[in-house]
Amino acid sequence: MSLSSSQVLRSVADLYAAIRDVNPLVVQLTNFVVANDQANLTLALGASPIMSFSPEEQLDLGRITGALLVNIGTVSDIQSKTALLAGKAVNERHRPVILDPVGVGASSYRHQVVQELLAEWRPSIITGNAAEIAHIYGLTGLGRGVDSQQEHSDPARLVRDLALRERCVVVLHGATDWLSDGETVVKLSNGHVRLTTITGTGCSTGSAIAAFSAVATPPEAKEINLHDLLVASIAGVLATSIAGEIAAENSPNSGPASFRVAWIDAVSTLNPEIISERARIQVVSVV
Ligand SMILES: Nc1ncnc2c1ncn2[C@@H]1O[C@H](COP(=O)(O)OP(=O)(O)O)[C@@H](O)[C@H]1O
Ligand SMILES: Cc1ncsc1CCOP(=O)(O)O
Repeated sequence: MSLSSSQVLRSVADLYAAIRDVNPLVVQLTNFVVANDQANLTLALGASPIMSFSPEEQLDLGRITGALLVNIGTVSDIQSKTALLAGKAVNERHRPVILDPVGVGASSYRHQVVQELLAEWRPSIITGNAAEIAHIYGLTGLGRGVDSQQEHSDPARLVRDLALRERCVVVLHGATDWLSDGETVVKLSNGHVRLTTITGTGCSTGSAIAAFSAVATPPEAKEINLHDLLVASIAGVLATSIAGEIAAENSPNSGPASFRVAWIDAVSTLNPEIISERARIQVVSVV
């Protein structure tokens, strides 16, 4: 399906209306570094977060959630067991499962955890920085720890090819954001360099993508629609990156801790008009 910037912006406006109308529940299995920011950012968008760490509750939560975020930032054996059960339960209901493989290339343990998850369930969206996305594709060497040290030389092709292979949406975030559903490739050029001065902007973008995905997929859907999830992912990235621009304008002289607060505040003030005015969206052709 072809896509234009104006169509994307109309669909993003519909998602803003839906998220405030539905107040979807978003189950988030995430790391202990960023969990509080992710919960607040989810609330600021109009969705309802529940952070969870226990395998025992995943069947119950899987029955009621609008979408599931699995972020392996501080993964342990118990959390990977939790993620296995949660992903299967949410896959069965055809609700979106968002995988953020934080630091997947940093240790063989994280690599193995992600391989096990991908063998047991199917992510609807994979979101990560250049090093994480390249690692999942089978390339190594771009990262160290949870950060990407380098840009990928051909991010448009990388996201398109990984999306085709895994039959999901792929989001590569960084100074420029690249997204694909395997057919369309979109480049987003919003954001502010001060977002790199605080930890967890990528993780929080995963929460925003999950929140919009929850309302992009109708309650009784019998299958995942990747085109709809591409638009939801664009909405999530635009929310956190444009909020970064607004936060930088509102607190020009602050340190990183105050910038972090200004950023979450800015997310809560977003609306479709602000997004339309500021969004820098380009549909890219990859041959
Ligand atoms: N140099 C930059 N200039 C502008 N925006 C940026 C820059 N780096 C990151 N961003 C913004 O921050 C978001 C998260 O990017 P990233 O740095 O990859 O996160 P993290 O390191 O937390 O995983 C991106 O989606 C983008 O909007
Ligand atoms: C520092 C750190 N260590 C484990 S998870 C985490 C946060 C990573 O956040 P992000 O992936 O958004 O940079």
